[in-house]
Amino acid sequence: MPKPSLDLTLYLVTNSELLPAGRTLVQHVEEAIRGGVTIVQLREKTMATRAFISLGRELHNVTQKYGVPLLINDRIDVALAVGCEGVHIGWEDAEYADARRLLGNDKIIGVSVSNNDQAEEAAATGCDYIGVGPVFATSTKPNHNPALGTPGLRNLLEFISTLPGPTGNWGLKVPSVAIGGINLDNVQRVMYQSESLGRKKSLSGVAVVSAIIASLTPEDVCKSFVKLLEYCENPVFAPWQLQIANASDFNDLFKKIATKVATKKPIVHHVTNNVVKNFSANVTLAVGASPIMSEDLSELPELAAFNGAMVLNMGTSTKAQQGFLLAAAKASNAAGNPVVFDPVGAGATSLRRESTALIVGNAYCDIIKGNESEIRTVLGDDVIQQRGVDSTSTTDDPLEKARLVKQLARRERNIIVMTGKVDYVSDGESTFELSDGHEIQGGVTGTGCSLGSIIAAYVSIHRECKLVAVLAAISAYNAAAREAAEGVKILGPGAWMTAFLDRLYELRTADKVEEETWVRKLGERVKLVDV
Ligand SMILES: Cc1ncc(COP(=O)(O)OP(=O)(O)O)c(N)n1
Ligand SMILES: Cc1nc(C(=O)O)sc1CCOP(=O)(O)O
Repeated sequence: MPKPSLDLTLYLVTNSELLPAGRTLVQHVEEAIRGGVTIVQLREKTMATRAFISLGRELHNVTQKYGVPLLINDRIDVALAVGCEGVHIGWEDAEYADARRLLGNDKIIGVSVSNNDQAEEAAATGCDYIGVGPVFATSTKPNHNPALGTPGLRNLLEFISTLPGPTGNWGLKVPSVAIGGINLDNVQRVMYQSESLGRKKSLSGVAVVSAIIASLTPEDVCKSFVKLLEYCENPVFAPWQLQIANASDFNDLFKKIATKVATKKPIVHHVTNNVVKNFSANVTLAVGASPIMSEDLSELPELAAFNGAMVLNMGTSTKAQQGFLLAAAKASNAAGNPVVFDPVGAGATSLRRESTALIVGNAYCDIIKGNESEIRTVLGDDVIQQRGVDSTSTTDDPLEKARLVKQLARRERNIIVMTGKVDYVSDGESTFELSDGHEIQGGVTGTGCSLGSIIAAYVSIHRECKLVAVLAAISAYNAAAREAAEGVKILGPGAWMTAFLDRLYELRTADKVEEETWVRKLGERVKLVDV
């Protein structure tokens, strides 16, 4: 019999002690499989051998019905008795060579990896897959190894990718699943932030215990996991070159996104500062999206269920709001909605530095948008002491600015937008310079913040390449700003503001955009920077 095919996308690891009262493990696992679980591991640390085998057989009847492989944790004897598809072993269990000899070549054997040493030993075995973790601390496994965090996970995966193993490229190819503390609101962060640049090595999926086993609705939870994991297949690094096949497509694609926003009317939930609420709502409406402002914890899940996007702007937030900002980001993460984080004044005070670190360290921000000081602060540049919310620019060197955004995007595995006279945008691989706005924008409060609104609207309807959506949003915004400035008789901020909203409104209508040329070709207003 050939080895069963291995799909690690959503790997359910059991622990019947965590089941809600009145539910059986077999019933629970069956519902989880209906929700999209692709592989099951029976992990019962305290069950007597006879009961373990009996439960394994019962569970195997169910997993076989759905064509999903069943593995047994630690116990080769139980796997042999059940006749299931394989085992998962750690470093206190049977040695890989013994497990392979006893089980034969047709069975799946997975091995745990928590650090580089274990990775090297796992590589020497040439095992079928590896479980890498714990990503986060978890009470499901007492005395677990130190949590890796997403940067540690990424480093470990990068190291694994270099290990030749028995096949010469084992490390690059071996399917890898992350485990430990993974739930709906952090799964996308785990997937995105663990990915090596250029997608050289990505996770094959996630292994989950408590978020599924302790749930009252395992089928729904698994469906949500599957949806979020599908979003991750549109990687941060989706090649924009594929979307913009030639120069003339560039403009067409941007226009298509603008008209799609107006057709789909995505909800943009703003948690934003008091100064710009009104202007941001008007900008959002002008581009055809639907703004909502809410700062109540109880509304977060319902608003996230609209599948729009979130603008998280730290402008006038307080210490008391810190928890809410994080909860808002996490609610969006759990629904797979893009988050645009604007760390306004991040370098101005310790409260803002703390809030920034809290959000960036504990949630996934698809886009971080800020001026140079803010971007430097997110990067961890202690030298920056921002005065108010204005940028204390420390460099006039465009290449240095481009390098900054690229560096942060590479670290966060997201899109970074650095605003200024010239805007810089990077996904960590490609970096762009956009110099097509108008200087009067700097004289109207809220123009920086409401750029976040249009970015959120565009990204929410063009998730297949967030970088292109961001470039399109900035180009539309700047086109409207420029044309409004050119069109008004007396160029003052008041007249410009009205004309600007009108231009944004016009740009969203199909017949109007047909006449416009925002960016004729790459290199004209949107330039690729070689850094
Ligand atoms: C998919 C997956 N990865 C890692 C583990 C941990 O296994 P192990 O190191 O054997 O620890 P215990 O599970 O036995 O506590 C796993 N079970 N599954
Ligand atoms: C079984 C297991 N192994 C881990 C490892 O790091 O090897 S962490 C873990 C428990 C994962 O449970 P939860 O999804 O409830 O956090």
